[in-house]
Amino acid sequence: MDEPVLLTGAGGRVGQAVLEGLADEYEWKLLLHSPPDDEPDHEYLIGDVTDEETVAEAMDGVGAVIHLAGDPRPSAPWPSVLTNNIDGTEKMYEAAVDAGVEKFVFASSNHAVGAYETDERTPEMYRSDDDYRLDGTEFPRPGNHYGVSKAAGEVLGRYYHDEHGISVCNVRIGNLTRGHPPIDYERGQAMWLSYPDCARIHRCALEADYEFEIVYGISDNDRKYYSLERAKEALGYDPQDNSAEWDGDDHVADYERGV
Ligand SMILES: NC(=O)C1=CN([C@@H]2O[C@H](COP(=O)(O)OP(=O)(O)OC[C@H]3O[C@@H](n4cnc5c(N)ncnc54)[C@H](O)[C@@H]3O)[C@@H](O)[C@H]2O)C=CC1
Ligand SMILES: O=C1O[C@H](COP(=O)(O)O)[C@@H](O)[C@H](O)[C@H]1O
Repeated sequence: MDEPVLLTGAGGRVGQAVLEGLADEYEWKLLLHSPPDDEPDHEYLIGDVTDEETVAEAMDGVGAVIHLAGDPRPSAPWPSVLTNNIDGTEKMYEAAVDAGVEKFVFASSNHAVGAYETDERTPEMYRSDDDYRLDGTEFPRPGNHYGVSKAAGEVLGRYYHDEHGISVCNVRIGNLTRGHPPIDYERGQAMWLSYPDCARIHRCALEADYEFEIVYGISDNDRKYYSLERAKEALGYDPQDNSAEWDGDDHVADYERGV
């Protein structure tokens, strides 16, 4: 990627994971929602993804976009996801095709398919000896308004790809936590995405050639109910972490003591 990459939501958790891993590999243009405490190491602008002028300025001259900005709360109320997630994503796509951007990577979510986790399937599906898998070809099945907004973002990508030819990669991100997987949370361990693997999958999404993709963004956990096959095949994703390596309190305690 020779041209700059626009990163929205750059001040958030996923944005930090991406920048920690890939800061030196690309020329970045960051979109921040509010002024940063410390001066960023990269070009940046401040604004809202629902503001057309901001978004047009942000898109100018970039080759690819990683669109993370939005309300990430599974409990987010409809007015917030309608504005920040759905309208914001539509504005981003519109500006991207206007500016001739080639590639759009969208932060979708496990919550776009959360309702597959039925009472009959859980908690067994969170365990390593269970072979139930979602692979990205299934119909979205959200369990909350936030998940609806992420499914809508994926469908917006389908439309902008089909009508305007922009390459689209929807990454259904699992549960990103720094350092170690969530503790005492089987579901979170099954969909853990480590910070380094988060950077890896976004690097792959920037580098690979594709038309329209839906992939799962998790580490290579022994426990899993999301298939990694499509991310490996279409993007060349090669995750290096596994929540099973953290089984047992000792590892987590060691990590937290800095051992
Ligand atoms: N952290 C996780 O485990 C997961 C995150 N995601 C998605 O990844 C993306 C990033 O999530 P996180 O980094 O965890 O959230 P975060 O809350 O840490 O970061 C989101 C950033 O977007 C900015 N933002 C929100 N609304 C905006 C708007 N209207 N205009 C401009 N900026 C806006 C916020 O100020 C914040 O800096 C979100 O779209 C979220 O839905 C998806 C699945 C899992
Ligand atoms: O999409 C998201 O998913 C993760 C994991 O979901 P959770 O229901 O297990 O918390 C969540 O932590 C994150 O905030 C959200 O954006």
